[in-house]
Order: sequence, then C-alpha cells, then structure tokens
Amino acid sequence: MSATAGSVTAASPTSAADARLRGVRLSRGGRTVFDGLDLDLSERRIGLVGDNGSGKSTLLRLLNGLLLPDAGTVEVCGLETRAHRRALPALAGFVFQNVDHQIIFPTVGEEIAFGPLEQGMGKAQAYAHAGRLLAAHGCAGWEGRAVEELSEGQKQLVCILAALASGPRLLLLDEPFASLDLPTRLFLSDRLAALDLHVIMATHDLHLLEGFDRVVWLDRGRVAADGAPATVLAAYGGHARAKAAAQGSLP
Ligand SMILES: Nc1ncnc2c1ncn2[C@@H]1O[C@H](COP(=O)(O)OP(=O)(O)OP(=O)(O)O)[C@@H](O)[C@H]1O
Repeated sequence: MSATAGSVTAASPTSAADARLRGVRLSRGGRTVFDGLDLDLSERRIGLVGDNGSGKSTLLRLLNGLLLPDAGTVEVCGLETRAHRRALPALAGFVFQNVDHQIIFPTVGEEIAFGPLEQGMGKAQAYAHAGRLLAAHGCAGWEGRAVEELSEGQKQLVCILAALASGPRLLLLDEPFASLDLPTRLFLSDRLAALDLHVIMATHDLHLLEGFDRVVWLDRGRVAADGAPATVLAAYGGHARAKAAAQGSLP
C-alpha cells in the first residue's frame, strides 16, 4: 500500500517517522495554547502527559494536520503539515479521545476499509484487508456489525484498527484506552508495542507509559519536563500530588 497516495504535491515523506515543531504558535477559542513551541519527536514510543487543558490533544492534532499552526512550522515524516495536509492522515493515523469524533460509517467493515479505499486500494482488497486486521485482533467476522451496537470499548478498538488499516508510520493516540476493559487494554498495549511503527500517546494513565522511550510533560503549552519515563513521570506525579493537596486545603 502506498503511504503517499492522496498527496497533492510531489514531495515524498522521509522513511523516518520523525516530527519537528519550530516556533509553533497556536490559539484556540481566543486562548493561546502554544507560543513558540520547539520540539523534536523521533523516539519510537513517546508519551504525553499533563493536566487537563495543557495542550496534549492540540499537539497531537497539529501532528497530523487536523490543526495548522498560526505561526511556525510542523513537519511530520519530512512533510510540512500546511503543504501536505491531505497526505498526513495515512502517514500519521489518529485515534481520538471520543470515538464519536472518529467513527463516520454505520458498519465496522466500512469504517476500517475507508482509509485503504482513500489510498486507492480496490474495494474487494480493502474489505479483505479489514477482515484480516479484525481477525488478527480477536474480532473475526465483525465486518458487518453495526457500529452503534458496539460497546464504547469495542468502538475504541475499531477506531484503533481503522487507524492501523492505512499502514501509518506514526500512530497518534489521544487517551485511546479510556473506555477499554483491562484485558483489551493489556492486549492492545502489547500489540502496539510489537508493531513496527512509531507511537505518540497522550494519557492520564501514567502506568501505560512506563515502558516508553520518552515522556514529554506539557504544562500550559510549555514543556515542563522531557526525558526518560521514570524521571518525567516521577516529576509529574509530584506536581499532581502537590496540586491535589493545594486543592484540598481550599476553604
Ligand atoms: N475545540 C476547541 N475550541 C476552543 N478551544 C479549545 C478547543 N479544544 C481545546 N481548546 C483549548 O485548548 C487548550 C488545550 O486543550 P487540549 O484539549 O489540547 O488539552 P489536553 O491537554 O488534551 O487536555 P485533556 O487532558 O483535558 O484532554 C485548552 O485551553 C482548551 O480550552
């Protein structure tokens, strides 16, 4: 499958799943979320942590061109997001926090086949691809199931598989496991760890990030700490405990 199908320019992505932000400024709803953010993201598994509203989802959306910076540049797999917005979803698959923001088709098969079809795969091939992907993740025969009849966790699983169906180099996960039961969470964590692709995952479940290569802590749109999971998660945990204690002492 060609990862570049759908690109509107002749530029080709690099083989590395690197992301590079330079001087990124972005406001949303009249609030400045990022103001001069510089970041290089190249490790295979990177976690994003931070309090509510710190900018994690916004950063992920910048990385697959769902949002464009007001100023500065974002480059993913060598493609500048402003110039290559159409090519990015196949290269940088996105799994939303809220499944209703992602799912657009009535059946599981249509949802998963959509990305490959958009990339130019034939219909029969795209549906066969969807069927294989489902079977490989314990969901054999789900193609014809109505999405609205699935549980929230099953919908989330379908969203992850739909993102994988396009063969992305980079998977952007925004709280992907929030509604999954423990067995499915463990199964998918293991599968994601085994996949030959890069992952950037925002989560409040810090345990999920312990085996990652790097964790970035965002605080009000700035990088508060960045490095080895043990160090960054300990620092963020300390911040969270201090903040919780301060809230507890309010009148
Ligand atoms: N659709 C939107 N319209 C306007 N402002 C938004 C929108 N989405 C987010 N924001 C603002 O952007 C800022 C960053 O939000 P973002 O969703 O990136 O935070 P987050 O770290 O992902 O938070 P959470 O942990 O709650 O998911 C917040 O100030 C938020 O109010």
